[in-house]
Amino acid sequence: MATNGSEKCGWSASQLRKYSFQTKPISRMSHKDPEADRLIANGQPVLLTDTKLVSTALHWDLEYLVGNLGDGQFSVYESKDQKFMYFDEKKAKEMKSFEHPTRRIEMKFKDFVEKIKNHKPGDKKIYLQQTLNDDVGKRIVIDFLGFNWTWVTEQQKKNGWGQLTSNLLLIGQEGNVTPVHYDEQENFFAQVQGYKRILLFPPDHFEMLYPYPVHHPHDRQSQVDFDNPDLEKFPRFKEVEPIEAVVGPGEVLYIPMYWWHHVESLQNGGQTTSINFWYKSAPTGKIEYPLKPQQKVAMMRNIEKMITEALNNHEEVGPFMKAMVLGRYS
Ligand SMILES: O=C(O)CCC(=O)C(=O)O
Ligand SMILES: [Fe+2]
Repeated sequence: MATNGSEKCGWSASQLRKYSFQTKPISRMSHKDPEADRLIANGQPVLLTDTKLVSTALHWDLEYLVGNLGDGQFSVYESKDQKFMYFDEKKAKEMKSFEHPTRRIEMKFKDFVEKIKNHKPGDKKIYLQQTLNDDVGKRIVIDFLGFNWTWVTEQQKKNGWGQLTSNLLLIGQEGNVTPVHYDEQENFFAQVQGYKRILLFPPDHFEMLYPYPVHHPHDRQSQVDFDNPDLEKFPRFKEVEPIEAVVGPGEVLYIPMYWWHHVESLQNGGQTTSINFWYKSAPTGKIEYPLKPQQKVAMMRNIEKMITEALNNHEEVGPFMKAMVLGRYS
């Protein structure tokens, strides 16, 4: 860490949380490097230093956003600790025993900024996560139209991706953590202000990261708590081999679909702002063998959903799958 030149790039290793595993760096390069296109085409992560994807948003500090984001409602999550684990609200309603790790509050942007400004140690942490929509003010629209749509749309076309589904605006407090999970969309993750550390694990880490059942509100999230991993319950967590990078203003990380990611706003680094670009995946082409790990994850999800639906009782799913496998395929 001491040799990565971080002194020059606005952060230091002491701002990173400590975990039980070692990491390797994510490839970092110019978007003009032919290797970058090759990595994206192969569904491999890459950190791009100079796309100018959101260069017209780099001045989006809180003051500017208060003046220009408009009068609409924004989704703000509140957490008792620093973790913001995602949960599916529909699945949460169906599970009586579910304990909500965070609370979603709808508020005006100016009230969010007030909360950040008046935040005292010991207060609940907050994280704004709101899809950009057309309620925003004129200047934001102009900034948005100035994004590097040429480059990003070319990537979408070259890789056969489907439509852009959304741009999520994330404004977090220093130290906030989004625990490890995977998404079912392709993602160009653009850093706007502040620094985030992102840990990535390939799709074949399914067996090392122990995702919750698909019917669970925490579907797609790992059950393993990085701060306190239960190695008796999750022994293969010891085998994880993550890669990591710290992304700063103007940088873009390609997070391929089904890649696990953990995101932390650096400690004592001030608030962070990011905008992601979520794209539907390319349609499944001709199936070639051997299947890729991400295709197997997609298959497992579908089969698990079918079994869960057919049994019509979550409690029967585990015993049913055990009966199918134990002593026969094991
Ligand atoms: O920035 C974060 O905290 C989480 C972002 C994320 O998970 C995503 O863009 O898919
Ligand atoms: Fe994500």
